[in-house]
Amino acid sequence: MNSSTNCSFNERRLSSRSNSGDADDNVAQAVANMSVLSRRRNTSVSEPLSVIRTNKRAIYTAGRPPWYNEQGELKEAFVIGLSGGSASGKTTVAEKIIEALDFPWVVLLSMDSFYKVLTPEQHEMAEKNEYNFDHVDAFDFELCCETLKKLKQGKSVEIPMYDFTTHARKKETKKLYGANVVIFEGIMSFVKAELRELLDMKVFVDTDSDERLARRLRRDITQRGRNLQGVLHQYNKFVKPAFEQFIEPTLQYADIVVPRGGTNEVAIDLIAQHVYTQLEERNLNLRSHLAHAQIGQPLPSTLHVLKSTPQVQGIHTILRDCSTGRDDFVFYSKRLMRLLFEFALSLLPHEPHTVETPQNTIYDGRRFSGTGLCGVSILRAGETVEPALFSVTKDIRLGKILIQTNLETSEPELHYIRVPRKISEDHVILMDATVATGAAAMMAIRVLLDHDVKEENILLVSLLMAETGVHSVAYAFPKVQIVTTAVDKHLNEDYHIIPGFGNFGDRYFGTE
Ligand SMILES: Nc1ncnc2c1ncn2[C@@H]1O[C@H](COP(=O)(O)OP(=O)(O)O)[C@@H](O)[C@H]1O
Ligand SMILES: Nc1ccn([C@@H]2O[C@H](COP(=O)(O)O)[C@@H](O)[C@H]2O)c(=O)n1
Repeated sequence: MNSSTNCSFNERRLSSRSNSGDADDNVAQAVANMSVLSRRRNTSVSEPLSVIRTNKRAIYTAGRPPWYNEQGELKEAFVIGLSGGSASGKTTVAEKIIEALDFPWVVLLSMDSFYKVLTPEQHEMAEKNEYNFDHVDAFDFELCCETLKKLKQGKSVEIPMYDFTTHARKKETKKLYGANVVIFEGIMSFVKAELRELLDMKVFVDTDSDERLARRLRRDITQRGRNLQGVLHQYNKFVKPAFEQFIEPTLQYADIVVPRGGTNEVAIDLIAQHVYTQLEERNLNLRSHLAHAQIGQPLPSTLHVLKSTPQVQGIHTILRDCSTGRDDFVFYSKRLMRLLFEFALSLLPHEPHTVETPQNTIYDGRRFSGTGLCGVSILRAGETVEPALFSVTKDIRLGKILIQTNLETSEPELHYIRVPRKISEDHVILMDATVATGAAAMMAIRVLLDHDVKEENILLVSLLMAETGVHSVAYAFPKVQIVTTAVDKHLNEDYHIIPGFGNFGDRYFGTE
């Protein structure tokens, strides 16, 4: 079945379809370590991608561009399916594609994760190499399909991890989130129509059967705790017939057939080029769209502006005054932030709650009626508002999202996420110091939605917003509550709020 060419295009039908833990202390270090903010294909100078390593987990940087449109709707991830016999080189090809793509927003999902959990009897058979792991019934296709679907939609997923030496899932799972490209590999990845429909490009790794057996013997003995006799027995009884019955017939679905696996650089480069073309077709000029959208429309009903009392106006006057020094700027912005958060908390759901007073009388009061509350700040300026949140909420859990503007494209890019665990049922106070076009706020809201937070449970809280930013957020996410102390009319050509505060982060941190 091997062809002598580098790669054959099967039916020439390449798909043209458009495709956590607790808050971490090391964000500042992570930001400092970040060396490359953007990478573009075909740049002549190849800069190393930066990967932030915290003491807890590795967080990928090198900014993820927007994966949604101005309506906040997701652009699906591009999914590459890799099929082929056992030890044909699927994993190796996947790793080479990731290397060739050369950007970090790629995740690899293996069908191994979806081997069914064995009964004690089945486990005993597996130990004697008598259990058939090469039959369709050995896989949990339902979970596999559901997981791949969620990943394609940009949602976060929890993946079981498989241990071939014990024939069982490991205790720990792996969280995958936020990929522009998903590579899905496995012996049965083309077998079910439901799975095939999720694949934008199907690649069959076609390696000679003698070579596959030789590799499998080496691998299973050195890495999977097997012996020579056992591997040969399992191969002849299950692996070889399964290849003929289930796997080889799926070659007809492949868009590309790759002979020789990972050594086939021409094929790998072609695949990477195709993925680049697909991703480039989906790029949008999101920030410039947002900056000019919906000017002059009535402000949305989800906008809540703190009452403009003389006290609030007085603080604004000091903050907007360019002659205000850093000490005063910090002091008065902290005052305003506390007022803002007290106001924001009053918008959370409450229910009646009766207590008994020290005088043995009843007081009919109210209390927060949500499941949980957490704060998420949009770095860097959003970090300045965290202390004010802590001063009005006790024991609140905190997350951080770092979004930076790519100076080449003017687009926001996602560099770092750390959201509290089990955030999906929480009300989330999403904080930034200011909101101009709304591009960063939209990205952060999209991240929360991808972590299954309910749109109606998000409060975007910011000291100052531009009208256009309010419109952009409200248009894309009509259920998000928007809370601020003032809305300014204009943005200048650099997307700065006019009249505004100037660069809030620089004035607050003294980095002007
Ligand atoms: N081109 C190659 N030459 C030699 N060994 C290879 C080659 N490609 C893969 N291997 C080895 O063969 C084994 C199976 O490869 P892998 O990529 O894991 O295949 P699969 O994912 O299809 O089972 C691994 O031990 C790998 O290191
Ligand atoms: N407990 C298990 C589970 C699976 N296998 C074999 O793994 C092969 C699939 O993995 P590849 O990396 O080779 O694609 C499959 O052929 C099963 O026989 C196993 O030996 N033990």
